[in-house]
Amino acid sequence: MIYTLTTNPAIDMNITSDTLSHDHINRTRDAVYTPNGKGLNVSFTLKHYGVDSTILGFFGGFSGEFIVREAGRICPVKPIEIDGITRINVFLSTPEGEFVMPNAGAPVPRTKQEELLELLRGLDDMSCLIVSGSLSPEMDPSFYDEAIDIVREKGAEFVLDISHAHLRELIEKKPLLIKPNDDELADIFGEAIESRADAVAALGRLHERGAQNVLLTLGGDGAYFSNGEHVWHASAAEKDSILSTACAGDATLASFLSLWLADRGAVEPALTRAMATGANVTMCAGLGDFARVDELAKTVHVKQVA
Ligand SMILES: O=P(O)(O)OC[C@@]1(O)O[C@H](CO)[C@@H](O)[C@@H]1O
Repeated sequence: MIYTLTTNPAIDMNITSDTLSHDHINRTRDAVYTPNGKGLNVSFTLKHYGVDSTILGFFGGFSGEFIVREAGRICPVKPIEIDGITRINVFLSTPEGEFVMPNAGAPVPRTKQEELLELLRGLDDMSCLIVSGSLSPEMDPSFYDEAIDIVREKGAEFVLDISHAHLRELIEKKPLLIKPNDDELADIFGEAIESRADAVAALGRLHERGAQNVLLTLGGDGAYFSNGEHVWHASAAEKDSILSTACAGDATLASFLSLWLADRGAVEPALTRAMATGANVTMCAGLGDFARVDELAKTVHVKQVA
């Protein structure tokens, strides 16, 4: 069984406004409330492509209850309940662009962290743990080490999609795959990507540090995938609109994994699906319904570049 771990889940509230000014009442419309958090988005997208996974994370208060109930209609959830209130993150679309306002989230005390680690120890069917998103307040980044060490002891694989600087150390534990974007690559590893040569060289250095595979996403410039032997580039899909970029990275990762986890040679179809799915998600509030993925996939070009 694949498990996703979201240490800091959220209800995402997508809203639209024609104005944003501190001198006025900024009326908003088209509110869409969805149960989210990066790992949950991965689980939902995997499910869309017929791959089962179970959701793990910390949930509290009315918002936590809402997420567990709604997510449970799609995937199994094994929640650790906390006392605080799971955050609500705001994604505001305006004519000038999108305002992304994630909240810090509910604190997760050490006793609850230990409960989750104990839950992980008891999961005998784990083939892969996908760890996504930020840490809740009160969580030390060493929690990632503890969780990953349990997964490795089980002989299972793990995927990391985190923007914490501790990724620099965690990469030495040999993740099956990491999915940085260009900003994370610059902030965490000091790698600036201005050209294809930069990308290929940076990917090589990530392998030297320990990553087995890397999916590097570059927004409008597409993505690179490297397996340590070869590097592929995929162009971004040609979409006609962008509503919100929220959840697109998670959907890109999950749709890639939905093919590649079971067939590590299926890089080209996995990248095509990933680019098309990510693009479709940017056209919707939240993950949307993936309705235009097939059409968008026809505009993606994948080629081996090294
Ligand atoms: O604070 P984090 O965990 O980094 O990001 C949380 C979040 O912004 O990421 C998802 C989109 O990727 C949203 O569903 C969610 O609200």
